[in-house]
Amino acid sequence: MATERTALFMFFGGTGDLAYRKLYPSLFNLYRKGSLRTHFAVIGTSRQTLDDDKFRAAVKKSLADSGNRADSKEASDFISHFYYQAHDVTDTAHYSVLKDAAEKLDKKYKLQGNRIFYLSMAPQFFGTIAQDLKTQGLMSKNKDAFNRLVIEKPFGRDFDSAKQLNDALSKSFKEEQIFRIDHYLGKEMIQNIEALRFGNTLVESLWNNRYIDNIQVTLSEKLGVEERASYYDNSGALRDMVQNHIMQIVSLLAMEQPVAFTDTDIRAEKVKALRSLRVYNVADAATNFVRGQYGSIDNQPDYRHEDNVPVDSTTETFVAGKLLFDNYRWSGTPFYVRTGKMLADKFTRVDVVFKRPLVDIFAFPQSQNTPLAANVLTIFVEPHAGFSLQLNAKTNDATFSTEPIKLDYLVDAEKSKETPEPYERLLHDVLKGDGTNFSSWPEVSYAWKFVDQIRRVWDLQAPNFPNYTPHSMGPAAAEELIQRDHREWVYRLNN
Ligand SMILES: NC(=O)C1=CN([C@@H]2O[C@H](COP(=O)(O)OP(=O)(O)OC[C@H]3O[C@@H](n4cnc5c(N)ncnc54)[C@H](OP(=O)(O)O)[C@@H]3O)[C@@H](O)[C@H]2O)C=CC1
Ligand SMILES: O=C1O[C@H](COP(=O)(O)O)[C@@H](O)[C@H](O)[C@H]1O
Repeated sequence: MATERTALFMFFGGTGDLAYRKLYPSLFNLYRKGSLRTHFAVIGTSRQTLDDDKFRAAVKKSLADSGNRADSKEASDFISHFYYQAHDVTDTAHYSVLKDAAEKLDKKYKLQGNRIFYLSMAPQFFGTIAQDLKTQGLMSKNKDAFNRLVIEKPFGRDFDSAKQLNDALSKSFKEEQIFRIDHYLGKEMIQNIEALRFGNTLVESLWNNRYIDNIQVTLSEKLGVEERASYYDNSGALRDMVQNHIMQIVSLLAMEQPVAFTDTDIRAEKVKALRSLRVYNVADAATNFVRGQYGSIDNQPDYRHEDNVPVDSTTETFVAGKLLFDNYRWSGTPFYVRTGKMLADKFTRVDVVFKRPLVDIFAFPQSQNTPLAANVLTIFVEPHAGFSLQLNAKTNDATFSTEPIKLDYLVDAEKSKETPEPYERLLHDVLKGDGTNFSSWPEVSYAWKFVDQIRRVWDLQAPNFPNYTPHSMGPAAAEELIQRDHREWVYRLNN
């Protein structure tokens, strides 16, 4: 059984899609595993008029929809800890009602004053909620208690707005009290990057520009924008996926070994890595990043004809780019990244491509041998979790030909079922006060400074959209980007 944690959760946006689809089922998993038991309570808020019973019925449905047995005794015990309070976050005077409710539940469940404020709503409200939590006395005064603020994405839409938001939050919460969610950091195989690198001499001793030719990060999505077009069209793939998830993955791949496995040490190394990421000038941004927008296929509309998307939208649904680090470890080894909607398949993977041997002794004149293939270490993040290492070996015959072979490790399906969902892990980390898998402000700010430069260049020129076919791997420009460097994407259609 896990250690029981004690806290009051207050969910702003408590009737929203994210809360019902991810947050409450994740809390239930923590309850089933014992991290939450007796000493916890949940207040859900939104402007809707609901009573506790109606809210509990909605939570029950959210558990059922996520595959739980919602009519079990365990589920109903869990749900009995849920309370609802209608509240408009812009109504400062009304926070006193939330304060009274929190104090009552604190006594009832002996919560020791521990409070987690989860802002699961539109980001324009984050600053004002944080301010009102403090000025209206919702933060616990008990000196042994914790007050933690969990912030959903997006954290700003450029460096300036992110800084403004951060300045607003910092007036009420210290950096160590702020947990900026990046759900990719809650994924099993993203967390495994550190184990793979720092737990294996074989890997870490080769993890540099002497042995690695290039690293490729692909976050590919099969679906289009679905119901989130009004958010997405204002954001685009660069802000939606690159600034946060891709930059976080790249910083874990690029960072130096932390002094210790603590949030402070890990974040310090990620920040150092991001500091050495080259921020492009106009010409380099234009050359090293390409964008795309999906066209139509069969009866499927193109992006511009999706619901809630303007017919002249120039929002990119695909990005590919090359990142360069100016530091001793990575100078000369590019990181290629790509992400997009409506691509061939749904998957996330990292391909680490090693340099070929300097001399190919098997390419003697009489040999029919094809040149030695590069060794490739692939980290499969999703849908399957695992690693694969491509090596060269002799063919099993009388000749001396070589062929690439693979050593594969795939987490088996039964074990995968036990893997906690990202939000479950992240909520657990918040309960423990462990900030390792959250984005710190310096990380966010360096990521924005990099991304802003690309955006600035793109905003100067109207793109020629649509430019890729649905179910492909993006526009031709993404191929050209890497072929120009005499390289190719490891994952290509039909390989
Ligand atoms: N949904 C998802 O899959 C993901 C969401 N996110 C992020 O999570 C956050 C929430 O997203 P999502 O759940 O989809 O959003 P929804 O639009 O589904 O929910 C928004 C919630 O905020 C409440 N709300 C809106 N205005 C107010 C107000 N003035 N006062 C009080 N409550 C208000 C709404 O209730 P009401 O209108 O009744 O007041 C509702 O509960 C966003 O930051 C989003 O970017 C991040 C990743 C994925
Ligand atoms: O943050 C986001 O991520 C999802 C993709 O997440 P995944 O865990 O399903 O890979 C993406 O669809 C969405 O646009 C973005 O906001």
